[in-house]
Amino acid sequence: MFEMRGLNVSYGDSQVLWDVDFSVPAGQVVCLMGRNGVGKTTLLKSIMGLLKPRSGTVTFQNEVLTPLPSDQRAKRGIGYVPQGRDIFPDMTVLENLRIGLIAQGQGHTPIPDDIYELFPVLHTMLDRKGGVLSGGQQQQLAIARALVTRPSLLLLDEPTEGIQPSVILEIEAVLQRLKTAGNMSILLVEQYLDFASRLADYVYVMDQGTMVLEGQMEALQDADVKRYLAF
Ligand SMILES: Nc1ncnc2c1ncn2[C@@H]1O[C@H](COP(=O)(O)OP(=O)(O)OP(=O)(O)O)[C@@H](O)[C@H]1O
Repeated sequence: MFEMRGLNVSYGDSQVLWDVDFSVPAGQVVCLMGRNGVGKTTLLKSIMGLLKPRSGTVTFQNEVLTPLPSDQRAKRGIGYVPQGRDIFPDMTVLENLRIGLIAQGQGHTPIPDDIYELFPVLHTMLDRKGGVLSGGQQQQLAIARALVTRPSLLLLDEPTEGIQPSVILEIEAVLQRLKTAGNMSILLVEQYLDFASRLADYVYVMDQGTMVLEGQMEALQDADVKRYLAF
């Protein structure tokens, strides 16, 4: 179980998150929605320890994470797939996959076979440079790289952004498989409502740094959610 209570986060004098309460129960897929600039990425970075909150607490599996730096949070089992994917363009696919393991002091651990079962395309491209992959392949590599370290909470920042529909379906199938396996929680930041609604158990909607709507996916009306997604 991941929990955030009363989180306030600022960039200098500009406050972006206001008293945010938020949780991701074990084994569930929770989707965080909201239009551009409302603070979704800021919330993910705060979970990862890349931003220090002004106040509030973050707990994961009954441990207070708030004082821990991001590498320690990764070691506790939080995997992060950032917006824009952040693939290392001059490193090969295999090197990109190994990065997470090396960061955790497990540089000699082989890439588990199930990673290639989930993303067969990567297996055919291990020696290619990350920078020559298509956007969709880079997104798959970014997800695979996070999964290599066996996270128990996976954070995904807009994985469908700029990706062609056929690859979106492949990514959706992977996330469905992970959900069905049931040993991982997923926090999905997403603006693509159809994709989110097929995957999520529970949804939060943010506007201007505060949570404005939340509920079980099937209980929320699309129209209510769309009101906060319209540009
Ligand atoms: N490094 C930064 N310094 C100052 N302000 C920032 C910084 N990063 C983000 N912001 C501001 O914080 C607010 C929230 O940004 P954030 O990236 O969290 O939103 P978002 O909901 O993830 O949007 P998007 O969907 O466009 O990624 C925005 O007003 C943004 O301009």
